[in-house]
Amino acid sequence: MLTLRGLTKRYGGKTVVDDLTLEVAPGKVTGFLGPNGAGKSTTMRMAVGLDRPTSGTALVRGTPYAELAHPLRVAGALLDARAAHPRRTAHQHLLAMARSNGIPTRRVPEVLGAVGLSDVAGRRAGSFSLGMAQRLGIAAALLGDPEVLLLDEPVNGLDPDGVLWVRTFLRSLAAEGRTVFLSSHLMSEMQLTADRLVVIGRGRLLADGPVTDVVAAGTRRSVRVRGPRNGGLAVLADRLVREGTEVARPAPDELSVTGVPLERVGDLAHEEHVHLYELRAEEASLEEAYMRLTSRSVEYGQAPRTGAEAGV
Ligand SMILES: Nc1ncnc2c1ncn2[C@@H]1O[C@H](COP(=O)(O)OP(=O)(O)OP(=O)(O)O)[C@@H](O)[C@H]1O
Repeated sequence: MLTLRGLTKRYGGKTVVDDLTLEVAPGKVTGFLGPNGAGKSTTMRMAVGLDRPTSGTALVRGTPYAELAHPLRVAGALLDARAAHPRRTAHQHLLAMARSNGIPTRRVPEVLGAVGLSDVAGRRAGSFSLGMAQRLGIAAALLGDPEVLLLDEPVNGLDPDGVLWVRTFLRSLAAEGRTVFLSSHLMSEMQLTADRLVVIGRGRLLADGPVTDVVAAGTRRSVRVRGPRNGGLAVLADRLVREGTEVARPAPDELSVTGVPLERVGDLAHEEHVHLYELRAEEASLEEAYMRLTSRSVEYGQAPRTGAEAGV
């Protein structure tokens, strides 16, 4: 369990983490999402004692990380995949970490095996690809067999095989009962990997809950309507707008209607004698929810277009 209470960090006059309170529960993968500069890395660094909070606390299993007798046995972190000394072999890097943290050295081959690096254990970390470096970073985080894992952008820059491996591996660690907290920019990846989501923007908490709830809260369900190009879609769009509905026309033969049930769109089409080929509820996506949630937190973001702006 990882607990943040009123966690705040200021650099000069700038508040980069702003009164963050949340609990990251065991047995789940919790995704930590936010635009560039939102404060994700700073939050993770404070959780493992690398940055000092201006106010508030970060507790790992109820204790500040810096006060833990054997911190690596409680929480492991991957904050920078290239943190290993480039001239040390993977084996040497992990051995040094194990020795300086009172961790039995038998853990070194165990974690190298767990992340699939046994065959390259004697190679220098500096010669590793990004994917191998990420695996070594995960091995280092696992060295003390900790119950809490914090991973900052563990799939950044990985190829699809690497992404799939990290996803499967992290889910298996959560299934063992560990607390897995990972940050990423990849919303689609988060939708596949995480059980819960924490979304921040400009250091502030924007959403915290199961992935499905965050997606539902951040999206408005829309209805996709398809019909003949000159078959009265404009008439239907006019009627929908008069009813207070937001309408966009993404293609000449399509309308995207937001804020009204699918059945109502069908009834209005019938009343207006508009011929339809398709009437379909669109899936809400995390990407859309994320864009809505964070649109005010991104300095140079683009606001979503309304129906009127889309030229309907
Ligand atoms: N040591 C520091 N001194 C001053 N400002 C800092 C320092 N570290 C981070 N910041 C600022 O704090 C803000 C949050 O940065 P942080 O790296 O935590 O964000 P992030 O969400 O991890 O972003 P990204 O996704 O781009 O890595 C940024 O504006 C950054 O410039």
